[in-house]
Amino acid sequence: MTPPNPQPANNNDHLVQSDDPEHPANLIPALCAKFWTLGWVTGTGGGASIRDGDLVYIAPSGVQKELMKPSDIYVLSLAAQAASLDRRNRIYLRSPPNHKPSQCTPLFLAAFNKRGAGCCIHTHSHWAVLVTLILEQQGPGKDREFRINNIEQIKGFGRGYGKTGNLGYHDTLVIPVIENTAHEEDLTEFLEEAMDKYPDTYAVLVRRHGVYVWGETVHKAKTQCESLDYLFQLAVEMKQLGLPWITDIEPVVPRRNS
Ligand SMILES: CSCCC(=O)C(=O)COP(=O)(O)O
Ligand SMILES: [Zn+2]
Repeated sequence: MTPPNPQPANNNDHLVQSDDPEHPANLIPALCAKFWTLGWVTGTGGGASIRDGDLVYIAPSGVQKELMKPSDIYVLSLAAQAASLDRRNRIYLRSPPNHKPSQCTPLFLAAFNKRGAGCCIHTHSHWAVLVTLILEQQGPGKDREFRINNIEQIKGFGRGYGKTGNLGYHDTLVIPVIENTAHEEDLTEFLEEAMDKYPDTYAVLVRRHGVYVWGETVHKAKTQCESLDYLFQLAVEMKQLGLPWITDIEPVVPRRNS
């Protein structure tokens, strides 16, 4: 068995102690408790990470995410991690005793480093998993992207990293799908490849597993994750009704009284 991550001599507990409910060490447990009620972080799966400047706040691995406390949170420095040549061996500024950091850590770091995200959420939502299974049925070549258009909730998404504004009603939302691996960390390479291939995406589906969703802020990551889950559920129900996810609808031009 891998021993728990060693604690630094000065464990910097002050980094996770704050009366501010918006402090990342308070917000991660609060968000995960809400996500658990949605079935997003059931049975220790899924989670969330927040970046505040150079500091990244991470949950422990294999814990009931809805019962986490601020004192359970890991903290690492992005700059210190970038300076380290060993990507797999991470040095934490703050490490809780008797835990290991989330297996999702390198995936969260990809969202922070490659996209400048302020928050990344990972869910094991049924709807996300079902969408990847439906796509799988469509056969090789057609199973690598989830596409949907002409649904109002698409407006819940930003246009892309470094772009202003949100998608419009008639825009097509495209979410890449990557294959699952036996260990969560091993997804990192595929997630990073998908980020390179889809520079505007804020989410990546993982086949038979769930979804990673990020945003510039906690608010935007949460909004996008909720919008996406709504769209995944809608898509599954549309499929059951035999309705297509992509439709060719002429934009309606409103008549203005002169
Ligand atoms: C039953 S969860 C298996 C690992 C996983 O997919 C996940 O999202 C949670 O990983 P963590 O290390 O954060 O517990
Ligand atoms: Zn997972």
